[in-house]
Amino acid sequence: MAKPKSEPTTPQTRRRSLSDPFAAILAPPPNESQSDRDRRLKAEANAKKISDNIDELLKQEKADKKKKQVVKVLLLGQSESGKSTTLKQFQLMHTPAAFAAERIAWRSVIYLNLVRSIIRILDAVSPTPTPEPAPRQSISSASSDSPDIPSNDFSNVPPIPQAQYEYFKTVLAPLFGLEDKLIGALSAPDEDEAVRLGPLPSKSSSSSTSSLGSAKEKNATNGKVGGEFTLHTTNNWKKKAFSFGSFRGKHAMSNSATGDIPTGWWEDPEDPCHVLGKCRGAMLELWGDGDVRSVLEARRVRLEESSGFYLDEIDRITAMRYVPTDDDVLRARLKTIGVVEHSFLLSRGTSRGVEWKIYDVGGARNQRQAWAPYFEDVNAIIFLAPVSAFDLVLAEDSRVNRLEDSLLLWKSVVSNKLLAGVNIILFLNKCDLLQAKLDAGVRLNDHMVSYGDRPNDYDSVSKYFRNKFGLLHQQYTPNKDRELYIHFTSVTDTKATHTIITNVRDIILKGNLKEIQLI
Ligand SMILES: Nc1nc2c(ncn2[C@@H]2O[C@H](COP(=O)(O)OP(=O)(O)OP(=O)(O)O)[C@@H](O)[C@H]2O)c(=O)[nH]1
Ligand SMILES: [Mg+2]
Repeated sequence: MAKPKSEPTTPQTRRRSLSDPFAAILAPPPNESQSDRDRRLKAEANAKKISDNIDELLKQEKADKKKKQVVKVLLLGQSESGKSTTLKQFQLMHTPAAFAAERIAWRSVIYLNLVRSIIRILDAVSPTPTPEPAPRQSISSASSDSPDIPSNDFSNVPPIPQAQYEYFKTVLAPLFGLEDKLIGALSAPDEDEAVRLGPLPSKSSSSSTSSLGSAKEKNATNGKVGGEFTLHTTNNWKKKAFSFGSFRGKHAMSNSATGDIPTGWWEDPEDPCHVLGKCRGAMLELWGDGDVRSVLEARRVRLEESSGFYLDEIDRITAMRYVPTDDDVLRARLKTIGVVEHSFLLSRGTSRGVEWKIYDVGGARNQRQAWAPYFEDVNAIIFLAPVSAFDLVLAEDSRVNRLEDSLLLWKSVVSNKLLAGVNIILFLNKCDLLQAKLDAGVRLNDHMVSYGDRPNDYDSVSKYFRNKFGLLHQQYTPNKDRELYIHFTSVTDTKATHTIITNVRDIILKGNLKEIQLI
């Protein structure tokens, strides 16, 4: 600001101000009267006030923009609850071109799921099967002093005849080599365990009272039998998963702009489609074999219910030119390690739209310590509880019933003070499997004594679960005004899930974001 006339000036300051063109222009006229000076100072003060206001508004707008245009949704729930499948449904709905372009990359995962199912059958019907963990008889609480529960005792169930077993083992032997090859294709040598085997379902691993996992469980060992393939946070595996042998590195992905799917992989002798084609007949024979099915049933190995089940589609999937359908991709199983982010822009009428960020986390106990940092600025949580799992135990700790783990996890999420202002949407998931299980005569009461003698049908059981989860929320939420939204879901069902996602989107926008005037 220019100096008032009356202020004393040294020759030095005068010299400096005269050498500055701005100062020269802004300098008061040499003969300025007192009233002119007052008027000028008032005008300058007003101008400064206006300029400061504009600066403040710009700052506010920038901060608002940042806050307003991103909606963050966290998918939570135990391992195999359906989080990644829900994320795939969001992708299929909002970025269908990208989803279609990636379908071909899932071919290797689907092959691996199928090959592992065959290997699991061979193991289960063998004279020396790996015992399956027995379902826990009743749900109490997952405490460190839970008694060890025995594995299903296979010794009193005879295996299939030795000759038959040897025959299947011989004709299906190439699948063991293929399994290794597929793991190699999905793993990246330059990355640290991009895809690897998960922990063995352990009978002796430490049990934690915290459903959010313990540090000890972080160091779970990797193993092969019964282990699972895991997906790291990077998506690089998708680029590598398509091609083998001479095709390695070529045509890695479809062209998402044109929708063109790469072709010609069947000309590569290294491609897995050839081994699969050769073993197709034997795979069909194994899965269709009456003796095999009886032993599986007697040994309580229910593959139909397990993740990545493609045994009813062997013919289609082992065809040389097989390209996964959307439905195949939704059913493919790859365990998540770390946190995977997916973002998309949701347009709202003529406005620019809102950016959504969906975070998919690993749900196994040794993954849960990675969740907390995401609680800080999340707008909504979709919690998935697989209600069909009432008779199953955790892969990472066979002393803990899966439904019990879900209830404990739910309790710790709804009672979390950091999440008090966050919308929570509960997906009681895998309802299709729940219905099939109840129809097959599996009784909830055998695993959850508190169910008493209520009818063992889908309506009664689902209502019971809804009340159970609802009550825990009511009891433990630090925010009594929070409304809980509960959906019965089968997230592999695209049509139904897209309707639910639309509904959930509206809930999140209308409810949670009303405060920041998004709508
Ligand atoms: N039948 C049926 N299968 C489902 C449903 N939801 C998920 N699945 C399948 O269950 C398996 C596990 O689902 P994911 O989405 O990978 O589970 P997740 O919660 O991401 O598991 P982690 O990554 O280990 O935390 C996949 O093969 C899915 O296709 C469902 O509602 N019904
Ligand atoms: Mg996952």
